[in-house]
Amino acid sequence: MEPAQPAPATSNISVRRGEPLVVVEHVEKHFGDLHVLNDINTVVNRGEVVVVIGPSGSGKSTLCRAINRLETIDSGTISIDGIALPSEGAALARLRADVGMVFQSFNLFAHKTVLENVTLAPIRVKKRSRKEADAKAMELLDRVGVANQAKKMPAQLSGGQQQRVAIARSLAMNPKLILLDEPTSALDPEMINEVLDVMIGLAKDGMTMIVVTHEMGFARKAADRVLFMADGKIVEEATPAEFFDNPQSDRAKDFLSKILEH
Ligand SMILES: Nc1ncnc2c1ncn2[C@@H]1O[C@H](COP(=O)(O)OP(=O)(O)OP(=O)(O)O)[C@@H](O)[C@H]1O
Repeated sequence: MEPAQPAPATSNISVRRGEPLVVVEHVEKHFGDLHVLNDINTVVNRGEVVVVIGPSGSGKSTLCRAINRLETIDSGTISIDGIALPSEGAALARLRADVGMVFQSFNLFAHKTVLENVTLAPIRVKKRSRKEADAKAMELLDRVGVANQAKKMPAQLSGGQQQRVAIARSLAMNPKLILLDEPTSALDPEMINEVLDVMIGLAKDGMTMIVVTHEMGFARKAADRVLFMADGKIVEEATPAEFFDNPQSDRAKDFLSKILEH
């Protein structure tokens, strides 16, 4: 267990895990007249699970995508492991290798087998031998519970299985961080839990994760911290217990009451 450390200046949360891994400072982003990210400041520490929640259109996905430069920012800085995000070239490729990404839609390569989906990037980018990449991929597929599907094509798998393959693929490059953007929202209800269980397992193993999700049960169970966004701002940043049991802002109270109605 890491000793408690003082909170970084940009966060009002005491640090329970390792040192800062992702530092977001004064980030601004517009789409035309729309102010999508408005002075975003936060720190994600190594080994932390940060869940980003908030109403539709509040900027959650844009923040997630900005962190691995799938989206550019207008101003401010984002650094990962002490290095300010590069915007192009080999430095960007290295960043992408350090940051795994799991999207809402599974995005597996349809004409590659499950195994090939997981080995493709390590072979191409990290120049791993096929034997080494296969062994690592089988270990990861086993970890997410789909090793017996390795030779199949993605279309032969259920949505939940495909999303677990996507998680294995995101881990194959030994990332420092994984970003999961609504990883269960395209799934049938009975498959949601199997993916959440894999994510809870990763959290227990100490994987640093930023998760955009509407799954409040996951946030309560697995998050070290909740970021509540509304209108492009981080309105609250709190532990799950603080946020769910004692939300401070009217926006958060309103959001939670609507969610709990369902
Ligand atoms: N490429 C784009 N061009 C123009 N507007 C965009 C673009 N991407 C997102 N937006 C707009 O920016 C706002 C924030 O979008 P974002 O996807 O970050 O929200 P979100 O909080 O993730 O929403 P949801 O929960 O519905 O996925 C929305 O109003 C959206 O329509």
